Order: sequence, then C-alpha cells, then structure tokens
Amino acid sequence: MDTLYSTKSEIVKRYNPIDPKAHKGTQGHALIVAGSYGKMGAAALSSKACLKSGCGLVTAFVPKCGYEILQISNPEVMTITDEQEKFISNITFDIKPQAIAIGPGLGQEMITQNALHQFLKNNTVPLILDADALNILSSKKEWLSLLQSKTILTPHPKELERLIGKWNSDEEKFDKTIAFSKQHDVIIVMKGAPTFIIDGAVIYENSTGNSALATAGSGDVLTGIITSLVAQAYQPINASILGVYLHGLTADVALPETGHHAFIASDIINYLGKAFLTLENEK
Ligand SMILES: NC(=O)C1=CN([C@@H]2O[C@H](COP(=O)(O)OP(=O)(O)OC[C@H]3O[C@@H](n4cnc5c(N)ncnc54)[C@H](O)[C@@H]3O)[C@@H](O)[C@H]2O)[C@@H](O)CC1
Ligand SMILES: Nc1ncnc2c1ncn2[C@@H]1O[C@H](COP(=O)(O)OP(=O)(O)O)[C@@H](O)[C@H]1O
Ligand SMILES: [Mg+2]
Repeated sequence: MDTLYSTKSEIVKRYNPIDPKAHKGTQGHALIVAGSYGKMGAAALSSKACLKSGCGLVTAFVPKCGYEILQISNPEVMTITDEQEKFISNITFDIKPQAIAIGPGLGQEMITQNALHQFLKNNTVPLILDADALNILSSKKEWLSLLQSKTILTPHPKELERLIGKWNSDEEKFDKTIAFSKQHDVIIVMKGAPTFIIDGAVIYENSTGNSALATAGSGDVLTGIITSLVAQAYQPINASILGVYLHGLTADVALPETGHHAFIASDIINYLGKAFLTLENEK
C-alpha cells in the first residue's frame, strides 16, 4: 500500500490563488443541505466555513425552523427553506450550484431519507456527503449506485464502520475502504488523527491538525471547506486533500493562541484566513 504524504510543497502545487479579476459570480455557488430541529448549528457552521474558504455565493437549504437562525448567524449566506418545520422533506431548488453538500445535522427521519433518495436519482452536480447522509446510505446501500463518479464521502470512524462494516486491524480498515472506494468510484475522506484521503488504491495522508479539533462541529466545518473548493472548480481529489490540510492547519496555527481546550469549531472558521495565507505566501 503506497501512501502519499501531504507536505506543504505538495499542497501548494494543488492550490490556486484567486484571479485578480474574479467576482462573486466566478468564485462558485455552493449549496449546503443541512440541519434539523436542534442541529441547526451544523448548517450554520458548514455554510459559514464554505463562504470563508473563498466561495462566491453560498446558499443553505434548511428546514423552516432554520430560517431566522441562518439569516441572523450568517447574513452573507442565502437561505432556502424546506416546507417542513423541523426536518428536510424535499430537496428541490431553482438555483444552479457548482457543488452540493448534504448531511451535517440532517437527521434520519423517513421523509428525509426519501428526500435524499429522490435527490440522488436526479442529481448531476458534484456532491459531498457527510454525517446523516452517510448514515442514511449505510442503511440503504442500494442507493450507493446512484452516486456520481468521484462523489466525496467524509465519514468519521463510526460513520465509516456503518458504511463498510467492522474491521479487526488498521490494514483491514484500509483494505475495506479502498475496496469500497473502487466499487462505488467515490473519494473517501477517512477522518481521524491523522485523516487519510482514499481514491481507489491511492492513499493520501494529511500532515496537519491536532487534538484541538476533537470538538463538536469540527467535521461540519470540514464539509463546508471541501464543498467551497469543489464549487471553485477544484477537482474533487484536490478539494479533499487541500480542504483537509487547511482544516488541520487552522488548529496548528491557532494552538499557541487558544490552546487545545478553548478551541471550538468556530475557531477553525476564524483561523481559515491565516491558514490560506501560509499557502499564498509560498506561491
Ligand atoms: N452544533 C450542531 O448542530 C452539531 C451537529 N452535529 C450533527 O449531529 C449528528 C450526529 O453526529 P455524531 O457524529 O455526533 O453522531 P454519530 O453517532 O454518528 O457519532 C458518534 C459516535 O461516533 C464515535 N466517534 C466519533 N468520532 C470518532 C473517532 N474519531 N474515533 C472513534 N469513534 C468516534 C463516538 O464515540 C460516538 O460513539 C450529525 O448530523 C452531525 O452533523 C455534530 O456535528 C455536532 C455539532
Ligand atoms: N485528535 C485529533 N487530531 C486531529 N484531528 C482530529 C482529532 N479529533 C478530531 N479531529 C478531526 O475533527 C473532525 C471531526 O469530525 P466529526 O467527527 O465529523 O465532527 P462533527 O460531526 O462533530 O462535526 C475530523 O476532521 C477529524 O479528523
Ligand atoms: Mg460529523
């Protein structure tokens, strides 16, 4: 098994500075389908991280109860609401996003499961699936055949286990994840310490991050970052590698100022600027 390590010089090669003539219409439009009653923070964090990673326009698709929460917490993010109050029941919209994320805080109501199924049957936009979207697919494995090539899946270890089954060793975990990635032609961001990005037989090991990231919402923020990069026309593999690197780098940069304990998911977003700057300074 060959593992490629994501050194800074490797990352800089994959990073594209923003064109001086860019405008919000050329920086991509991302759609974040997320949130349910009590988990609207996941939608707010994910969509804010998406915007703070360079995406020109971000729309959050949330249940009705999320409307004011999103509009007040993230005034730069546009909001579309589902017809249901507490959870998502029908993922339809009249915008044309270049990337769509589904899952943070979504919940697994039956009607939400059906909404995901209908969406997957019709979708052609590059997709990032996290959290409850992965949990739903774990219980409906036949829907995995609906995923487009190079869809990005971002499971934490428990979500990965639900998708691929239990493993008895690290080697078996990698073997099963590689087999899953090949079978469904998807990219797996295998979150952990460290995170590995798996694209068929190719494994990339991330080199940034620390245990300050062991905090609620940390993965929701990562989903927003990767979605932002896909919307900005990064190839899914480059968006995954670069997104995971920047996410980890925020915690490394913040550590001398926040320490491990006080660092929360909003701080990942707060330190994104400094993380991006370390790449910009190398270009
Ligand atoms: N503020 C919010 O609205 C938040 C919403 N969230 C959402 O809440 C829902 C539930 O997500 P959860 O991930 O909490 O629930 P899950 O049941 O999917 O995962 C929790 C389980 O996974 C295990 N686990 C997680 N990371 C692990 C690791 N690195 N190694 C080993 N075991 C690990 C935990 O010990 C626990 O047993 C998701 O939709 C998620 O997006 C969370 O992101 C937390 C913040
Ligand atoms: N000890 C650690 N070292 C490095 N990264 C970590 C550590 N703990 C958690 N992370 C990172 O934090 C994120 C957690 O994601 P996840 O469990 O989905 O969080 P949530 O669902 O609460 O948003 C992942 O990107 C993971 O790699
Ligand atoms: Mg998560």
